[in-house]
This record gives sequence, structure tokens and C-alpha cells, in this order.
Amino acid sequence: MSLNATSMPRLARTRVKFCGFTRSQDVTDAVALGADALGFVMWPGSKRAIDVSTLASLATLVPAFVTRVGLFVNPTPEEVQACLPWLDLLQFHGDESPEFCAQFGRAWIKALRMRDDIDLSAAQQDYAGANALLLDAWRPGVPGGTGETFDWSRIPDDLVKPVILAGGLDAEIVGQAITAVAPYAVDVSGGIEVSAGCKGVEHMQAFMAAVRAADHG
Ligand SMILES: O=C(O)c1ccccc1N[C@@H]1O[C@H](COP(=O)(O)O)[C@@H](O)[C@H]1O
Repeated sequence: MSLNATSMPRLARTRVKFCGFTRSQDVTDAVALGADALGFVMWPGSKRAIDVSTLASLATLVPAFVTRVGLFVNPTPEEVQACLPWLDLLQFHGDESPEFCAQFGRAWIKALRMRDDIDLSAAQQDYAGANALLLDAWRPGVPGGTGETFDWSRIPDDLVKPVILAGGLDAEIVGQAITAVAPYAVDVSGGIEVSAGCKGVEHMQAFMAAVRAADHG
């Protein structure tokens, strides 16, 4: 159980980020279903990658109070700056330093992949300027979006940063994850897809229902 659950007042509800949008209809469906944040993968190596002009067009479909998140893996500053007009929050999923992440004057979160030797207590000090830490599964050579889970009991009790739990979540297991970890938010990509980059409205609906059921359970 992370300190999220014990140091903060009990959350009224677990926030939900859906990630990896490439199609307008999926964005509109996700907003209608009540997603708190929508992620856009700006890393060209991803099967869900979009370019800046697609980002601009999808971002205009996102209304106020829904967070538009840009996902980057070891970008250049110029690559991030080109996307800033359409983003509310930056998600860094590579080996970016805290100084790199903080330079854009925009809220940001740092993804940490759960390698066996990771020290999350030290990492949260290193990334003290982050607005949250996103915890994802580790697979060598792959920066994320693997569809794999990790052992949630490895999340230590002394984390004070809000935790966004990611990695292989879907409607079947997200309830167990929320019960086990009590994260600030959950993040999912592959678990709501019908094919790479294409979300399924029924998958998204089932995921939201499972989160709400866990919140009320
Ligand atoms: O989605 C991707 O292609 C991706 C590429 C590189 C880094 C991260 C990526 N996605 C993020 O990975 C986690 C877990 O995804 P999944 O649910 O296991 O498919 C999530 O934060 C995605 O935003």
C-alpha cells in the first residue's frame, strides 16, 4: 500500500488517464465516458505515435477540465516545444533528467519503469518537481506501453508523490490494482484497444465502470 492511501485524505475517486489516441472518434468517446486525461504519444518509435498536426487536430476536441497529456521518450527540447500549444501536461517516459523535464514551464510527470533495482524513494527526491510519478512495468529495451503488469506490492509505503499506476491494466484487473495500491490515478493504453492506436468504446466503458466499482467498493 503506498502512502498515497495513508498520507492523503481518502480520494473521492481514482483519476483515469487513457493514453495513445490516434483517432477523433476515440477522443470524443473517451471524453463522453468521463476520462480525466487523454494521452498523445509524440515518440516516433511507438505504434501509437502521432505527428504534431494530428495532435493539434485531436487536442481541439478535448474540452476544458480534461487534461491533454503529451508523452515523450528522450525528446529534444525543440520537439517538446513544438507540441506545447496543445498540451496541458508533459509525460516523460525515457531517461530525462529532472532539469530537462522542468524546463518547459508546464506541469509534468515522470514515468519510472519498475526495474528490479529501482529505488522509488530516491527517485521521488530526484524528481521532486514532478506533479506525479507514473509507475510502469520494466522490459529491457522498451520504454513503455508493453501491456505488462508488475508486482504492485513493490510500491513502498513512504511515497509522498501522487502515484499514477500503469502497466498492463484493463477492465479485468484495474479494480484489484486500485484496491491493492490506492493510486491517485490509473493509466491505460493497450488494455482499451481493439488494435494498435485504435481504442474500443466498449473497452473504455468497461474500464471506467471497473474503476468506479472499485472506488465505491
Ligand atoms: O503507448 C506507447 O506506445 C508508449 C510508448 C513508449 C512509452 C510509453 C508508452 N505508453 C505508456 O505506457 C504505459 C503502459 O501502457 P499499457 O497500458 O501497458 O499499454 C502507459 O503509461 C502508456 O501511456
